[in-house]
Amino acid sequence: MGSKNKLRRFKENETFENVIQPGREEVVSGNFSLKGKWAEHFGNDHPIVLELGCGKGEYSVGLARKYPGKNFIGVDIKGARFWRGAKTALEENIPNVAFLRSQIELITDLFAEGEVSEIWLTFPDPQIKYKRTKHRLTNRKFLEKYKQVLNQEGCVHLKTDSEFLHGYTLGLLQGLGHEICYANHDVYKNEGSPEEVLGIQTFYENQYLEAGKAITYIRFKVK
Ligand SMILES: C[S@@+](CC[C@H](N)C(=O)[O-])C[C@H]1O[C@@H](n2cnc3c(N)ncnc32)[C@H](O)[C@@H]1O
Repeated sequence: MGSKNKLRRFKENETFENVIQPGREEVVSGNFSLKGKWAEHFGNDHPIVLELGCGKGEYSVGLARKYPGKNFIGVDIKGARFWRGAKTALEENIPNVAFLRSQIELITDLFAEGEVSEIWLTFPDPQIKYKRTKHRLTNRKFLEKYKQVLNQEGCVHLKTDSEFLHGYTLGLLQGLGHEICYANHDVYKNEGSPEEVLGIQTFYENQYLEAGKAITYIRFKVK
């Protein structure tokens, strides 16, 4: 995408009521006004579901259409990407989805303890190199953070084309004694995947499907 187009999207994001872009200082200093008050933003106390690393926001928008009784928040640092999802939601008048521009690392400064019901991780970069382990969204540190913001029954969904990330995550969950609720290493081939796994495809997923790659899925609870 050209820089002109990006700038146009950044400008439009500032005018979108479903886009929230807090300053880093505001967040890390513990002064983010929506932490613990997301119900006020949506005007109801429906369950809150996050999509971390939402890219263009296909999952957040797709799930919001499907589940009007839940509120969805796509989180990504790249505003020019989630502009797409925000624009679609406004055009279609979908009130139960928002986009938050922030680092996922700051999740415990963005959401209060137990404020979140579900977390979707959709095609995160597997960060295979050893040096990149700290950026892997299912590493031990991230799991701890997810545990803090999730409520008692809260669960995490991981959908990925990466056999590496699928295996790494399963191994880590087993080793740490977390609860694996469901796992499938080829969701379109092996029966039993939930509708919300089969019915929504992201930008990256479509590229992997075209290349004939298997798509994997795990649903788990962090104990
Ligand atoms: C591989 S893309 C996947 C996008 C989308 N979920 C999809 O399936 O098309 C990963 C996305 O996660 C975002 N991301 C990765 N690490 C992040 C972090 N630590 N904080 C915020 N966003 C992050 C990137 O900006 C990128 O948009």
